[in-house]
Amino acid sequence: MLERNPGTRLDLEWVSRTRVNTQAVLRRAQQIQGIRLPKDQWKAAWLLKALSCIDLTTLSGDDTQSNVHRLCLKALQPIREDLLQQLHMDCPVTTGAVCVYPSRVCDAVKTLREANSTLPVASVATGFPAGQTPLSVRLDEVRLAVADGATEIDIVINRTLALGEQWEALYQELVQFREACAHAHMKAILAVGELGTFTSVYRASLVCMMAGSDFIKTSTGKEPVNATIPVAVVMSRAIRDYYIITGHKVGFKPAGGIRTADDALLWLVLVKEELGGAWITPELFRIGASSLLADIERQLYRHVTGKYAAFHELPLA
Ligand SMILES: O=C[C@H](O)COP(=O)(O)O
Repeated sequence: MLERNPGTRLDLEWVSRTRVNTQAVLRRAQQIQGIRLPKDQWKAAWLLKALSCIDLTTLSGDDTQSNVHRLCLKALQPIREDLLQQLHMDCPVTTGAVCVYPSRVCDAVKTLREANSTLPVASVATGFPAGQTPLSVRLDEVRLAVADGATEIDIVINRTLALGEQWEALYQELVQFREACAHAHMKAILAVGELGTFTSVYRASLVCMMAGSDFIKTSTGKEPVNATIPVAVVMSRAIRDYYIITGHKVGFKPAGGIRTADDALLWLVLVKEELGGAWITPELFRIGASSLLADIERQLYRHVTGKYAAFHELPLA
């Protein structure tokens, strides 16, 4: 279990003076994108690692008890058993968590309890995705999700405050969210596609960690631009700087538009390069994704059989 980030109030004046060198970030992002992905003999192990870091997500207006039920069962058994046996996996593999809207938390908790599972239920909150509801409503939403059994809360930050460089006000809101989360882990969604510059992303990342976020997450998946490699370089550097200053490891969650097994491997490579092997674990790395799992399964099948799975060979659940 991840050690909670207690938060450390750094000098906000200092935070507002930090600057990101855009050219250096773009160069590093290009280098990372040029790194060769794991070779065939390691690929299956890396894919299973990626799978164990997925926050299997459904965030749709038409979510119901039954599709959340199916999502949870899929999270508990993401890979069919014969495939696991052929991969010589003798222990169960699950995704890192499931991620749902607050009003579906009860459904997820019920299914997982019935299955005797302690898989974490993450709930988005604080007026996801826009965050444009009054603070009291956003706080109540966090408390309700926790009361319903969510153990991870994916809050969206107030972009109005971030864009206005109101770091103190943003910090104060985040501290209140942290308190409302109580024992639950807090993941702070930056919505990087709406923050404008790498410098804003870096500063917002620091403010989130200072206020006690256990993870920083790129996006809601609803912005036109979601998780990109350059932005990930900036956020990883913020995590690394915060770790160097405070000694606390904060997790990283890219989310939005991550759909292929190769995408997932690239994210693992990035985290390993920028933060080190210690971050390659569900405690410190998650991929927020609604439709990545099918491609990972397809690639694992290909690895085992040496061919791509035909559509009819894949389980539909
Ligand atoms: O937090 C998770 C994201 O909303 C998932 O985005 P996606 O549907 O593009 O995979």
